[in-house]
Amino acid sequence: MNKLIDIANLTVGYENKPNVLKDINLSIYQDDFLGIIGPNGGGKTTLLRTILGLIKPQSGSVTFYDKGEKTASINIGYLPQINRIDKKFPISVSEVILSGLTPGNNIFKRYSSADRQKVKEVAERLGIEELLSRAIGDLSGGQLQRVLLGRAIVDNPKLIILDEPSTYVDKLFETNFYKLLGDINKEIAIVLVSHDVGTIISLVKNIACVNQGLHYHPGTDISQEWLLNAYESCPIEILGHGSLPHRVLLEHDHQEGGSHIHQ
Ligand SMILES: Nc1ncnc2c1ncn2[C@@H]1O[C@H](COP(=O)(O)OP(=O)(O)OP(=O)(O)O)[C@@H](O)[C@H]1O
Repeated sequence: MNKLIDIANLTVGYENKPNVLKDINLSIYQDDFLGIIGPNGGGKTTLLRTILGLIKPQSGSVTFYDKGEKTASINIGYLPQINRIDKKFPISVSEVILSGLTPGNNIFKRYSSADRQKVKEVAERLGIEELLSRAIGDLSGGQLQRVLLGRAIVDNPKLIILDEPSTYVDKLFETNFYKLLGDINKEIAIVLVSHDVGTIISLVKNIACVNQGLHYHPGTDISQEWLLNAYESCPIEILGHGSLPHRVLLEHDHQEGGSHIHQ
């Protein structure tokens, strides 16, 4: 299995909050579908932002690979938490998807007809071609989710990172959305952050639990021992039980999910 990203002895924090992540190690593979779970404030978003190069680590390294060779960076698509999008911003669906294309060296570059063709193809693949001329403010949560997924994949990334994609999306849409992810994962590695361990287990190939440290579990055949262990160092919130394998159902609090606001 070819590695895409290798994280070694990584410690990351903020000026007023050091060691949000402490000495973590993680590999992400070319065909990976990695689920990241963990409690509020455990450092999931900090990990994603570090992988995206938005935060400089205190120590340790993030190394990228292309076809087994080290490289300075790889193309990564990012799907932010939907509640962080300003829906009042007057921009159309096609403009949002176009904005996922790297402008190259010239930030004033006009998009070409080839770019617009790419947007059309992505929209067709995601079943949102009818929406292309609509303003994002007119979309439902589920439609906006697909548009943001389109923006994340339009530039043919090697990896897409999704931060809690199911927030505010209704159940039916969520199922379709996750089907789309399965389809996209045939070509693109996916890192998916979720509070919902049930969703994670039914979808992903490998799991990491982040709570300052990182527990990695290859595969999703999770034993009670691992979960109990993870519970101790990484108290997971279980929100959805539908797809959770029977053997991992333990005693737990039934907590409701809320919105998560980041500084
Ligand atoms: N820009 C920042 N400056 C200072 N502290 C921050 C900043 N961003 C996050 N933190 C702190 O770092 C810790 C980890 O936050 P992070 O958002 O990475 O966790 P998370 O696991 O993604 O949480 P959630 O599940 O709520 O989204 C929290 O205590 C948070 O308050």
